[in-house]
Amino acid sequence: MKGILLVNIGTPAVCSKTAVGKFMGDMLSDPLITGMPEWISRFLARKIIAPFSSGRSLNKYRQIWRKEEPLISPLIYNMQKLAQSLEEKKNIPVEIAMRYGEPTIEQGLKRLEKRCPLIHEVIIFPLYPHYAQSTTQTTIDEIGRIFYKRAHSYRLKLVEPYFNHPAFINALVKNAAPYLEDIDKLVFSYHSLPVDQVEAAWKKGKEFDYVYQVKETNRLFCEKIKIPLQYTLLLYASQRGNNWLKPFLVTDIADLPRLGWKRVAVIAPGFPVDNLETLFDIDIQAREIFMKAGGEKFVFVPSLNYSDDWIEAIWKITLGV
Ligand SMILES: C=CC1=C(C)c2cc3[nH]c(cc4nc(cc5[nH]c(cc1n2)c(C)c5CCC(=O)O)C(CCC(=O)O)=C4C)c(C)c3C=C
Ligand SMILES: [Fe+2]
Repeated sequence: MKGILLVNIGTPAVCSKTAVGKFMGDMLSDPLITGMPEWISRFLARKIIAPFSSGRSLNKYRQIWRKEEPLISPLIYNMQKLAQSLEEKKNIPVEIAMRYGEPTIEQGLKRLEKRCPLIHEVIIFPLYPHYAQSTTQTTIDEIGRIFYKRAHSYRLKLVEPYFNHPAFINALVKNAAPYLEDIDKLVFSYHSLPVDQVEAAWKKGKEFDYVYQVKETNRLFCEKIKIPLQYTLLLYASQRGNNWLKPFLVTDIADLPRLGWKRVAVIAPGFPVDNLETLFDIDIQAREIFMKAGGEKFVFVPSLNYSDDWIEAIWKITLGV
Protein backbone atom coordinates (compact mmCIF):
# COMPACT_ATOMS: atom_id res chain seq x y z
CA MET A 1 0.00 0.00 0.00
CA LYS A 2 1.10 3.56 -0.75
CA GLY A 3 0.46 6.77 1.20
CA ILE A 4 0.97 10.47 0.61
CA LEU A 5 2.40 13.00 3.05
CA LEU A 6 1.61 16.62 2.13
CA VAL A 7 4.34 18.80 3.62
CA ASN A 8 4.35 22.55 4.16
CA ILE A 9 6.50 25.07 5.98
CA GLY A 10 4.30 25.28 9.09
CA THR A 11 2.15 27.64 11.11
CA PRO A 12 1.55 28.48 14.79
CA ALA A 13 -0.53 25.95 16.76
CA VAL A 14 -2.84 28.66 18.10
CA CYS A 15 -3.18 32.39 17.60
CA SER A 16 -1.18 33.54 20.64
CA LYS A 17 2.11 35.38 21.18
CA THR A 18 3.70 32.27 22.73
CA ALA A 19 2.68 30.03 19.82
CA VAL A 20 3.75 32.55 17.17
CA GLY A 21 7.08 33.06 19.02
CA LYS A 22 7.64 29.31 19.20
CA PHE A 23 6.91 28.84 15.50
CA MET A 24 9.21 31.70 14.51
CA GLY A 25 11.90 30.51 16.94
CA ASP A 26 11.86 27.00 15.40
CA MET A 27 11.92 28.32 11.86
CA LEU A 28 14.59 30.94 12.35
CA SER A 29 16.86 28.50 14.21
CA ASP A 30 17.32 26.61 10.95
CA PRO A 31 20.65 27.41 9.24
CA LEU A 32 19.04 26.71 5.86
CA ILE A 33 16.61 29.57 6.53
CA THR A 34 19.06 32.07 7.98
CA GLY A 35 22.22 31.10 6.09
CA MET A 36 24.14 31.35 9.39
CA PRO A 37 25.72 28.61 11.56
CA GLU A 38 23.23 26.70 13.69
CA TRP A 39 24.32 28.07 17.07
CA ILE A 40 24.12 31.70 15.90
CA SER A 41 20.73 31.09 14.22
CA ARG A 42 19.41 29.44 17.36
CA PHE A 43 20.64 32.21 19.64
CA LEU A 44 19.33 35.06 17.44
CA ALA A 45 16.02 33.30 16.77
CA ARG A 46 15.14 32.37 20.32
CA LYS A 47 16.68 35.25 22.28
CA ILE A 48 16.23 38.20 19.93
CA ILE A 49 14.02 37.79 16.84
CA ALA A 50 11.18 35.65 18.23
CA PRO A 51 10.71 37.66 21.47
CA PHE A 52 10.93 41.04 19.74
CA SER A 53 9.10 40.47 16.46
CA SER A 54 6.51 37.85 17.40
CA GLY A 55 4.12 40.65 18.47
CA ARG A 56 4.14 42.11 14.96
CA SER A 57 3.57 38.70 13.40
CA LEU A 58 0.81 37.93 15.91
CA ASN A 59 -0.97 41.07 14.80
CA LYS A 60 -0.91 39.78 11.21
CA TYR A 61 -2.05 36.29 12.25
CA ARG A 62 -4.99 37.80 14.18
CA GLN A 63 -6.29 39.33 10.96
CA ILE A 64 -6.23 36.12 8.94
CA TRP A 65 -6.98 33.46 11.60
CA ARG A 66 -10.21 31.54 10.94
CA LYS A 67 -13.17 33.27 12.56
CA GLU A 68 -15.44 30.23 12.33
CA GLU A 69 -15.05 26.64 13.48
CA PRO A 70 -12.57 25.10 13.35
CA LEU A 71 -10.70 28.06 14.83
CA ILE A 72 -7.34 27.08 13.33
CA SER A 73 -4.77 28.63 11.03
CA PRO A 74 -5.95 28.87 7.40
CA LEU A 75 -2.83 27.00 6.30
CA ILE A 76 -3.71 23.97 8.45
CA TYR A 77 -7.38 24.19 7.51
CA ASN A 78 -6.67 24.23 3.76
CA MET A 79 -4.16 21.40 4.07
CA GLN A 80 -6.58 19.26 6.06
CA LYS A 81 -9.34 19.81 3.49
CA LEU A 82 -6.89 19.05 0.67
CA ALA A 83 -5.74 15.83 2.36
CA GLN A 84 -9.31 14.74 3.00
CA SER A 85 -10.45 15.37 -0.61
CA LEU A 86 -7.35 13.75 -2.12
CA GLU A 87 -7.84 10.70 0.09
CA GLU A 88 -11.52 10.36 -0.82
CA LYS A 89 -11.12 11.01 -4.54
CA LYS A 90 -8.04 8.81 -5.10
CA ASN A 91 -8.61 6.20 -2.41
CA ILE A 92 -5.15 6.57 -0.90
CA PRO A 93 -4.20 7.43 2.70
CA VAL A 94 -3.07 11.06 2.98
CA GLU A 95 -1.59 12.86 6.00
CA ILE A 96 -0.26 16.36 6.45
CA ALA A 97 3.00 17.51 8.06
CA MET A 98 4.91 20.70 8.76
CA ARG A 99 8.61 21.43 8.54
CA TYR A 100 8.26 23.66 11.62
CA GLY A 101 5.48 23.21 14.17
CA GLU A 102 2.97 20.38 14.26
CA PRO A 103 2.18 17.84 13.02
CA THR A 104 5.89 17.31 12.47
CA ILE A 105 7.12 15.26 9.51
CA GLU A 106 7.90 12.44 11.94
CA GLN A 107 4.37 12.57 13.38
CA GLY A 108 2.90 12.57 9.87
CA LEU A 109 4.92 9.50 8.91
CA LYS A 110 3.93 7.73 12.14
CA ARG A 111 0.25 8.44 11.47
CA LEU A 112 0.56 6.87 8.02
CA GLU A 113 2.40 3.86 9.49
CA LYS A 114 -0.28 3.41 12.16
CA ARG A 115 -3.13 3.65 9.70
CA CYS A 116 -1.48 1.33 7.18
CA PRO A 117 0.82 -1.23 8.82
CA LEU A 118 1.51 -2.75 5.38
CA ILE A 119 2.53 0.53 3.77
CA HIS A 120 5.39 -0.01 1.31
CA GLU A 121 5.81 3.47 -0.19
CA VAL A 122 5.40 6.97 1.21
CA ILE A 123 5.24 9.80 -1.31
CA ILE A 124 6.39 13.09 0.15
CA PHE A 125 4.57 15.88 -1.67
CA PRO A 126 5.99 19.31 -0.71
CA LEU A 127 3.54 22.18 -1.12
CA TYR A 128 6.35 24.25 -2.62
CA PRO A 129 6.34 24.08 -6.43
CA HIS A 130 9.69 25.91 -6.76
CA TYR A 131 13.08 24.95 -5.34
CA ALA A 132 14.47 26.98 -2.43
CA GLN A 133 16.95 25.97 0.23
CA SER A 134 14.54 27.42 2.82
CA THR A 135 11.69 25.12 1.73
CA THR A 136 12.62 22.15 -0.49
CA GLN A 137 16.13 21.63 0.87
CA THR A 138 15.31 21.95 4.55
CA THR A 139 12.46 19.45 4.09
CA ILE A 140 14.82 16.94 2.45
CA ASP A 141 17.36 17.42 5.27
CA GLU A 142 14.71 16.91 7.96
CA ILE A 143 13.54 13.66 6.33
CA GLY A 144 17.15 12.51 6.26
CA ARG A 145 17.46 13.15 10.01
CA ILE A 146 14.23 11.25 10.75
CA PHE A 147 15.30 8.24 8.70
CA TYR A 148 18.73 8.20 10.30
CA LYS A 149 17.23 7.97 13.81
CA ARG A 150 15.24 4.75 13.33
CA ALA A 151 14.69 2.05 10.72
CA HIS A 152 11.70 2.32 8.36
CA SER A 153 10.22 -0.56 6.43
CA TYR A 154 8.97 1.29 3.37
CA ARG A 155 10.50 3.21 0.50
CA LEU A 156 10.32 6.94 0.19
CA LYS A 157 9.52 8.90 -2.93
CA LEU A 158 10.21 12.61 -2.80
CA VAL A 159 8.32 14.69 -5.36
CA GLU A 160 10.65 17.12 -7.16
CA PRO A 161 9.70 20.78 -7.80
CA TYR A 162 6.76 20.79 -10.20
CA PHE A 163 6.81 24.45 -11.29
CA ASN A 164 6.44 23.48 -14.97
CA HIS A 165 4.23 20.41 -14.72
CA PRO A 166 1.34 20.78 -17.22
CA ALA A 167 -1.23 19.65 -14.62
CA PHE A 168 -0.02 22.27 -12.12
CA ILE A 169 -0.17 24.99 -14.79
CA ASN A 170 -3.63 23.78 -15.82
CA ALA A 171 -4.87 23.96 -12.21
CA LEU A 172 -3.46 27.50 -11.85
CA VAL A 173 -5.13 28.64 -15.06
CA LYS A 174 -8.51 27.10 -14.26
CA ASN A 175 -8.43 28.58 -10.78
CA ALA A 176 -7.37 32.08 -11.90
CA ALA A 177 -9.41 32.52 -15.08
CA PRO A 178 -12.64 33.79 -13.40
CA TYR A 179 -10.64 36.50 -11.58
CA LEU A 180 -8.87 37.97 -14.59
CA GLU A 181 -11.65 39.85 -16.34
CA ASP A 182 -11.61 43.61 -16.57
CA ILE A 183 -8.09 44.20 -15.26
CA ASP A 184 -5.14 46.22 -16.65
CA LYS A 185 -2.29 44.16 -15.23
CA LEU A 186 -1.73 40.71 -13.77
CA VAL A 187 0.84 40.67 -10.97
CA PHE A 188 2.67 37.42 -10.21
CA SER A 189 3.74 37.59 -6.57
CA TYR A 190 6.35 35.18 -5.25
CA HIS A 191 8.05 34.88 -1.89
CA SER A 192 11.27 36.91 -1.94
CA LEU A 193 14.53 35.22 -0.91
CA PRO A 194 18.00 36.38 0.16
CA VAL A 195 19.96 37.02 -3.05
CA ASP A 196 23.02 35.09 -1.77
CA GLN A 197 20.89 31.95 -1.21
CA VAL A 198 19.39 32.23 -4.70
CA GLU A 199 22.78 32.74 -6.34
CA ALA A 200 24.45 29.85 -4.53
CA ALA A 201 21.68 27.48 -5.66
CA TRP A 202 21.39 28.87 -9.18
CA LYS A 203 24.98 27.92 -9.92
CA LYS A 204 24.03 24.25 -9.47
CA GLY A 205 21.63 24.32 -12.43
CA LYS A 206 18.01 24.91 -13.36
CA GLU A 207 16.68 22.32 -10.91
CA PHE A 208 17.89 24.64 -8.14
CA ASP A 209 17.24 27.98 -9.82
CA TYR A 210 14.33 29.72 -8.04
CA VAL A 211 14.15 32.71 -10.39
CA TYR A 212 14.27 30.53 -13.50
CA GLN A 213 11.55 28.32 -12.07
CA VAL A 214 9.15 31.14 -11.11
CA LYS A 215 9.62 32.72 -14.54
CA GLU A 216 8.89 29.37 -16.20
CA THR A 217 5.64 29.05 -14.22
CA ASN A 218 4.66 32.55 -15.35
CA ARG A 219 5.55 31.89 -18.99
CA LEU A 220 3.65 28.61 -19.11
CA PHE A 221 0.68 30.14 -17.31
CA CYS A 222 0.51 32.99 -19.86
CA GLU A 223 0.91 30.58 -22.76
CA LYS A 224 -1.92 28.40 -21.49
CA ILE A 225 -4.33 31.20 -20.60
CA LYS A 226 -3.35 33.11 -23.75
CA ILE A 227 -2.32 36.43 -22.34
CA PRO A 228 0.92 38.18 -23.38
CA LEU A 229 3.70 38.01 -20.80
CA GLN A 230 4.11 41.81 -21.21
CA TYR A 231 0.68 42.22 -19.66
CA THR A 232 2.07 40.79 -16.43
CA LEU A 233 4.53 41.87 -13.75
CA LEU A 234 6.74 39.76 -11.48
CA LEU A 235 7.07 41.09 -7.92
CA TYR A 236 8.52 39.52 -4.78
CA ALA A 237 6.78 39.63 -1.40
CA SER A 238 7.50 39.10 2.29
CA GLN A 239 11.17 40.12 2.16
CA ARG A 240 13.01 40.40 5.45
CA GLY A 241 15.99 42.46 4.32
CA ASN A 242 17.14 44.73 1.54
CA ASN A 243 19.42 42.24 -0.21
CA TRP A 244 16.47 40.02 -1.11
CA LEU A 245 14.98 39.39 -4.56
CA LYS A 246 13.43 42.55 -5.99
CA PRO A 247 11.26 44.32 -7.10
CA PHE A 248 9.25 44.20 -3.90
CA LEU A 249 5.47 43.91 -3.99
CA VAL A 250 4.99 46.41 -1.16
CA THR A 251 6.90 49.18 -2.92
CA ASP A 252 6.17 48.61 -6.61
CA ILE A 253 2.45 47.96 -6.27
CA ALA A 254 2.11 51.61 -5.21
CA ASP A 255 3.54 52.81 -8.56
CA LEU A 256 1.03 51.00 -10.74
CA PRO A 257 -1.91 53.47 -10.58
CA ARG A 258 0.43 56.33 -11.56
CA LEU A 259 1.60 54.27 -14.56
CA GLY A 260 -2.01 53.86 -15.68
CA TRP A 261 -2.66 50.37 -14.28
CA LYS A 262 -5.48 51.05 -11.86
CA ARG A 263 -7.13 47.62 -11.99
CA VAL A 264 -4.89 44.72 -11.05
CA ALA A 265 -5.16 41.06 -10.14
CA VAL A 266 -2.51 39.43 -7.94
CA ILE A 267 -1.76 35.70 -8.10
CA ALA A 268 0.77 33.78 -5.98
CA PRO A 269 1.57 30.47 -7.74
CA GLY A 270 4.31 29.65 -5.21
CA PHE A 271 1.69 29.01 -2.52
CA PRO A 272 -0.61 26.09 -3.38
CA VAL A 273 -2.64 26.74 -0.21
CA ASP A 274 -3.60 30.07 1.30
CA ASN A 275 -1.65 31.19 4.35
CA LEU A 276 -0.38 34.29 6.10
CA GLU A 277 1.75 35.32 3.13
CA THR A 278 -1.19 35.32 0.70
CA LEU A 279 -4.04 36.33 3.02
CA PHE A 280 -2.17 39.10 4.82
CA ASP A 281 0.81 40.23 2.70
CA ILE A 282 -1.21 40.25 -0.52
CA ASP A 283 -4.92 40.38 0.24
CA ILE A 284 -4.66 42.87 3.12
CA GLN A 285 -1.34 44.74 2.98
CA ALA A 286 -0.69 45.02 -0.79
CA ARG A 287 -4.39 45.77 -1.39
CA GLU A 288 -4.29 48.66 1.08
CA ILE A 289 -1.10 50.11 -0.42
CA PHE A 290 -2.46 49.87 -3.96
CA MET A 291 -5.85 51.41 -3.17
CA LYS A 292 -4.27 54.24 -1.16
CA ALA A 293 -2.01 54.98 -4.15
CA GLY A 294 -5.03 55.59 -6.37
CA GLY A 295 -5.87 52.06 -7.50
CA GLU A 296 -9.48 51.34 -8.45
CA LYS A 297 -9.72 47.58 -8.38
CA PHE A 298 -7.56 44.99 -6.60
CA VAL A 299 -8.41 41.36 -7.26
CA PHE A 300 -6.81 38.72 -5.04
CA VAL A 301 -6.64 35.33 -6.75
CA PRO A 302 -6.99 32.68 -4.01
CA SER A 303 -4.57 29.77 -3.92
CA LEU A 304 -5.47 26.37 -5.38
CA ASN A 305 -6.38 25.11 -1.88
CA TYR A 306 -8.50 21.95 -2.31
CA SER A 307 -9.92 22.54 -5.80
CA ASP A 308 -10.63 19.52 -8.02
CA ASP A 309 -8.06 20.54 -10.65
CA TRP A 310 -5.37 20.78 -7.99
CA ILE A 311 -6.23 17.32 -6.67
CA GLU A 312 -5.95 15.96 -10.23
CA ALA A 313 -2.63 17.76 -10.60
CA ILE A 314 -1.23 16.32 -7.35
CA TRP A 315 -2.25 12.90 -8.53
CA LYS A 316 -0.59 13.26 -11.93
CA ILE A 317 2.57 14.83 -10.46
CA THR A 318 2.76 12.03 -7.89
CA LEU A 319 2.39 9.33 -10.54
CA GLY A 320 4.90 11.11 -12.76
CA VAL A 321 2.50 11.38 -15.73
C1 LIG B 1 7.64 29.74 -0.96
C2 LIG B 1 7.52 29.57 0.30
C3 LIG B 1 8.35 30.17 1.34
C4 LIG B 1 9.67 30.57 1.29
C5 LIG B 1 10.63 30.46 0.14
C6 LIG B 1 10.00 31.13 2.58
C7 LIG B 1 11.22 31.67 2.95
C8 LIG B 1 11.50 32.32 4.15
N1 LIG B 1 10.63 32.59 5.20
C9 LIG B 1 11.27 33.25 6.21
C10 LIG B 1 10.74 33.69 7.44
C11 LIG B 1 9.41 33.53 7.86
N2 LIG B 1 8.41 32.88 7.18
C12 LIG B 1 7.26 32.92 7.89
C13 LIG B 1 6.06 32.34 7.55
C14 LIG B 1 5.82 31.60 6.37
N3 LIG B 1 6.67 31.41 5.30
C15 LIG B 1 6.06 30.66 4.32
C16 LIG B 1 6.58 30.27 3.09
C17 LIG B 1 7.88 30.49 2.65
N4 LIG B 1 8.90 31.03 3.36
C18 LIG B 1 4.76 30.35 4.81
C19 LIG B 1 3.77 29.52 4.05
C20 LIG B 1 4.63 30.91 6.08
C21 LIG B 1 3.52 30.82 7.07
C22 LIG B 1 2.40 30.77 6.99
C23 LIG B 1 1.27 30.67 7.90
O1 LIG B 1 1.39 30.43 9.10
O2 LIG B 1 0.18 30.82 7.37
C24 LIG B 1 7.51 33.62 9.14
C25 LIG B 1 6.53 33.86 10.29
C26 LIG B 1 5.53 34.80 10.21
C27 LIG B 1 5.68 36.13 9.53
O3 LIG B 1 5.70 37.15 10.20
O4 LIG B 1 5.75 36.14 8.29
C28 LIG B 1 8.85 33.99 9.12
C29 LIG B 1 9.61 34.74 10.18
C30 LIG B 1 12.63 33.40 5.80
C31 LIG B 1 13.70 34.08 6.63
C32 LIG B 1 12.76 32.83 4.53
C33 LIG B 1 13.93 32.69 3.65
C34 LIG B 1 15.18 32.74 3.94
FE1 LIG C 1 8.58 32.17 5.15
